[in-house]
Amino acid sequence: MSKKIIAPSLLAANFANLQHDIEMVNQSEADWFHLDIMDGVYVPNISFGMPVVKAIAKYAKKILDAHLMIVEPDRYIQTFADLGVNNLTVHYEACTHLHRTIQAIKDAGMKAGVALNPHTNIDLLEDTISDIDIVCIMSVNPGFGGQSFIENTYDKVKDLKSLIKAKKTKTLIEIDGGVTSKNAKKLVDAGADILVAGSFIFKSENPPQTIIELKNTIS
Ligand SMILES: O=C(CO)[C@H](O)[C@H](O)COP(=O)(O)O
Repeated sequence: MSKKIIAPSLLAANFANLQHDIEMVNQSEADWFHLDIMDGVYVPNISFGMPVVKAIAKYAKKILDAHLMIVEPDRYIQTFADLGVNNLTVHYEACTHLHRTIQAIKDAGMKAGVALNPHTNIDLLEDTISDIDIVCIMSVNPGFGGQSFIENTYDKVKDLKSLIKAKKTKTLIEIDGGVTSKNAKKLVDAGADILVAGSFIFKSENPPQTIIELKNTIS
């Protein structure tokens, strides 16, 4: 089985002492940092913008996996590349010319990700899957951390895995929203490669230990 990736979402971190939480993740068994960028237009919440991403990039020592929950993501691709982001995920529903956006992300030197809302069918990626490095399946409606996991996600992961196999691509499957040690194994068994977890990690008493617990659950 290929290595599975744990990506703590800093959305649930303590922003009053963000450097502490970044260092904690640096020293933990986590693989990536997941950054949820929300604009208050595409989703009904505003998270953080460029100055915070810049500060995170200064201290973070792992892959920066940025998830743009914003309209017109093309406008900011180069900015995120310049800030040191490694993976840039845009929403399928926010892109008018998805193929062009994917190419622009790759041209800027980043891995290209596409996120799908719970109502968006996997089949819509049939013509672009070969170009996509990461598909992020939203297992909650985007906009807020701490929501309940949508059970239909398992079927979507299986459908996506079938499409990836049929097209013979190396696309990774990422799950974002409501991930805990209760659903992690079932997600990985369905085909997930990357698990994003915010509340489950940062709201726990011992986040580094919770990350280990999550890893043990899926290994
Ligand atoms: O960004 C999100 C929704 O838009 C995610 O829910 C967030 O990244 C993960 O948080 P949690 O694990 O608390 O659901």
